[in-house]
Amino acid sequence: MKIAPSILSADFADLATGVAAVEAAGADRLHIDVMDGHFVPNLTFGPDTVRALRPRTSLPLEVHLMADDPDRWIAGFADAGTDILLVHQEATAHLYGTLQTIAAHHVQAGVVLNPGTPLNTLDEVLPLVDQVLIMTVNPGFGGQHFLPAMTAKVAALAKTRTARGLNFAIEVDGGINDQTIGDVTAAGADIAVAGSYIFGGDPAQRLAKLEGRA
Ligand SMILES: O=C(CO)[C@@H](O)[C@H](O)COP(=O)(O)O
Ligand SMILES: [Co+2]
Repeated sequence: MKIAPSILSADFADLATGVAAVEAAGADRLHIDVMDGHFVPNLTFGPDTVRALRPRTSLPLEVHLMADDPDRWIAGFADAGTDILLVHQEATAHLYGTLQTIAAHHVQAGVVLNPGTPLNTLDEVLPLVDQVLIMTVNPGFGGQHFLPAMTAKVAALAKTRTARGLNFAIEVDGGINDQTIGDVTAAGADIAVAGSYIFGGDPAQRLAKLEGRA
C-alpha cells in the first residue's frame, strides 16, 4: 500500500516543514486538495501552491481537484509541476474529453467518485485513466469519519479492473487511519490518502503505523 499524505491537515503557514517531514518519513507521494468554494464548500490551494512546493520535494505531486469545470485548470496545474491530476466525475459534463486533455498535457490522469456516485458511471473512461480515487468521506473537509459502505465499492472496482484486464491504480481518500486502512487494503486499494491522521501526531510514527496495518 502506498501512502499519500494530504497537506490539507498540515500547517498552512509552514507547508514546507510538513512536506519535509512526510518525505523523510517515507511517504510515496503528496496529496494536494484543491477546493474552489463551489463544487465543495471550502477554499484551499491553486496552481501557485503546486509551483511553490515543486522545488521543495522530490515526491510526486498529486492534485485532487474539487472544482467545477475542471478543464479551466488543467493547463495551469500541468505547468506548475503536477504529476497526477484527479478530477471528479460529478464536476464535468465532458469527462472523457477532460481526461484526454489531461493526458495531452503529459500529466497522469485520474478520476474521482463521490460516495453517492455509482461505479458504472466510469464504465466508458476506465481505459483512459491511470488512477481511480474512491472518496471514503464526502469531499470538502479533513477529519471526517470513514464511510464503511465504501469498502464494497473498492472491492467491486478491483473486480472490474481484473475482469477487464486494466491496470489503473485504486486510491481511497477520507477517514483513513490505523483502524480503517486494513479493510481498504484487503478490498484492493493500492494507495491511501491520509491527512488528519498523519499530521495529527508525529508524521513518521503515524506513517509507520499505517504501513504496519495496511
Ligand atoms: O479530499 C479530501 C477531503 O475532501 C481529503 O484528501 C482529506 O484531506 C482527507 O483528510 P482526512 O480524512 O485523512 O483527515
Ligand atoms: Co483529497
